[in-house]
Amino acid sequence: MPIPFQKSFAGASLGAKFWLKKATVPLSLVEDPPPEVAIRAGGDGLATVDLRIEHGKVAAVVPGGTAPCCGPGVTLENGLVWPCPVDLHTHLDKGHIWARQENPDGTFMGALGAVERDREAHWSARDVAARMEFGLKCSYAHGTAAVRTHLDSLGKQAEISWPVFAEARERWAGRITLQAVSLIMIETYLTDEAVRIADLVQRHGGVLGCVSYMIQDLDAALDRLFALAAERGLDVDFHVDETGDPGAESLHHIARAVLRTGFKGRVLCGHCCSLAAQEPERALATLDLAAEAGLCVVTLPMCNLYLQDRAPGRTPRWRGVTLLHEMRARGIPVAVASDNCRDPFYGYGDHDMVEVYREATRILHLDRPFGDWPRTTAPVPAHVMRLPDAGLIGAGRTADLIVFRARTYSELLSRPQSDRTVLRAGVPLEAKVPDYRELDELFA
Ligand SMILES: O=c1cc[nH]c(=O)[nH]1
Repeated sequence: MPIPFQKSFAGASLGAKFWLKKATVPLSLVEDPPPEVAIRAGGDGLATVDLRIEHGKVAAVVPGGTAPCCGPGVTLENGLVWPCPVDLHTHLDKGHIWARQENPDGTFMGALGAVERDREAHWSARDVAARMEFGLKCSYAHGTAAVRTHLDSLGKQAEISWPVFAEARERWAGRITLQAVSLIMIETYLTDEAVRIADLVQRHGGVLGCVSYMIQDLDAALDRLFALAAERGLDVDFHVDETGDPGAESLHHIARAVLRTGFKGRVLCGHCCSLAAQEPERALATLDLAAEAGLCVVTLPMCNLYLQDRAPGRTPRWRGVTLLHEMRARGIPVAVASDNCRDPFYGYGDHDMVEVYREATRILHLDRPFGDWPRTTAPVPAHVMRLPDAGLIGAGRTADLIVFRARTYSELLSRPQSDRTVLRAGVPLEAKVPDYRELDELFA
């Protein structure tokens, strides 16, 4: 007989074959849903299904109420089921330094200076490894299946952080799929240092990246970056125009560079905050170009809300985020991600994509209707990271799922979902978020 859903079924012995009955799914997160699975009236794209799990995979997705009445299973009582999310933009090397390095004034410039001081003083392999491990434990316990992290790759730090990352990727294989991006300044691509970085990234199977902003030789630097990436078969990932200055238009230059060079890899642009401060005509023309160039965009709403438009003693007037609705309307693939956690760029955060989606919905109005915005948390980032098995619920896919007690978006987004159950390959996960005390010895 199907067992009723308790608060959590972590630890329950479900066996190799069982049903998850009466589950609510956002249909936009189901691959090739059978035609009989119908969106519920007024349900914001939600449908009721029964999910057959066999040997760690989803074996079938059928209309709710059509699974056989008997045999092993769990009745979810309309609880939501989502695929495990994919966190496309993080900074695992910076995370959790807040206890020893706060942001003095909460601004972007304050963050840059504070991180530089901390990096110079403390970022040994041991220090980076311990904080990276802590962040990954958080991600895993919250249900994240894959993470892309930027790694500060200036000077000697590259040789410290990339090997630490490689070890973490090995250690976490089978639990979290990891990718890394080189984080340097765009002007480095005008120097010979760029070749060293590109070779390092290639050796580690990474993604070539940088922070792009308006420098004098921006187009030359971009052409060099795309040439180095193309020669090595690398994808590219930018931090773009993370400012409220309307004159910051490096996104426009990136789109032009892709069209000019014919670069064929994936190009992800993070932040793109300044678009929201530009004259609408100019901003939308840039988005047309970005769509033509095939750019993908990731927004980091929590970090943007924290850093942008901050000045002492003055109330912020804008939310810091980019033009996500206008991008989606042009067919630009858009994702949401965590960004920094408990470091000078963002003083809070727990590597929890459910929190990110909740905050993104509030900050960016990803509701009324909810539509296919849930795709920003899993299938779109999985596409950008080239992870064909991640990000969707579907027959033949690994049963990496998050099961919620919440049945509706109102219930999902009103509480932190601390009672969620994560299934990895169909098995309830026992992992818990780590205790902050684990980091105390780093700050002694
Ligand atoms: O760590 C970083 C670097 C640049 N911008 C961010 O938001 N975070």
